[in-house]
Amino acid sequence: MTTKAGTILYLNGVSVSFDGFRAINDLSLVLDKGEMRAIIGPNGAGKTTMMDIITGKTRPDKGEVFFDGNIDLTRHDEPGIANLGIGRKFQKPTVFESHTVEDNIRLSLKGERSVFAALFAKNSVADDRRITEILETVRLDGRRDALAANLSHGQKQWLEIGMLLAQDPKLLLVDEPVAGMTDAETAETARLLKDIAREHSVIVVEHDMHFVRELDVKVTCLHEGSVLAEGPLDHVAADQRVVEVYLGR
Ligand SMILES: Nc1ncnc2c1ncn2[C@@H]1O[C@H](COP(=O)(O)OP(=O)(O)OP(=O)(O)O)[C@@H](O)[C@H]1O
Repeated sequence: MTTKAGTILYLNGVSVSFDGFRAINDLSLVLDKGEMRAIIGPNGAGKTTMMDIITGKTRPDKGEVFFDGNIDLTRHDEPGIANLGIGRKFQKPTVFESHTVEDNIRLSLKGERSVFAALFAKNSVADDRRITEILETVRLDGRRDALAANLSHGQKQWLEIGMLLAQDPKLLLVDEPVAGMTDAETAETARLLKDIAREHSVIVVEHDMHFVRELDVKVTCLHEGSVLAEGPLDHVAADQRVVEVYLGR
């Protein structure tokens, strides 16, 4: 068995059932520190449930779930896991529409700040620098004074990724980021995530194979709650079982 040293995420023999149905079935998946991984698989393969287990929303019936080497995630609850440094972005963007792009990031910065202090107190130079850095990463520096409500769907997704970054997570879980995006936004999102992956570990769940190809990272295909195939996209896409359950449909 692989050793946990040097891993950011280590799932071993994880199972969870809902009313007798095994949504996750003896799942093992290891992510190295600094790695970005794409997760693919048909509807109901267990992708969301796997993310729920990692973030503490769902407790596994059995198996090991370790973060950053030796932190046993099954011993922590959802807020605790977020504090440990796992950030999750759901498919639908949930930004503060009536605030500016800049304030959305400011409100998300890690640390002891009340909403009042974040919005009205004198801003610290360090915070401002960090906000600029994040806005540059998520391609929104030119829109910092815009109301979030006025962003395109794709830009809202980027803003929410920026809000995740403001929490300074070690591992980002990103669920179907390019659903509903234009082709140009999709291509830019691949570049943006690659930039983020230089300093973070990232798991991206996505159905858009063109986008997954652009990410150019190791791919894991889930099926019926466990790993069906894993490796470079070309290797996974050539796997007859993957074609049968997913790509060929
Ligand atoms: N809370 C729950 N109660 C009962 N069944 C559940 C629950 N959560 C998930 N399931 C079932 O577990 C299986 C895996 O679902 P999951 O949402 O993890 O798949 P997925 O790979 O994320 O699919 P999709 O691509 O559609 O998002 C599905 O058959 C689903 O119906």
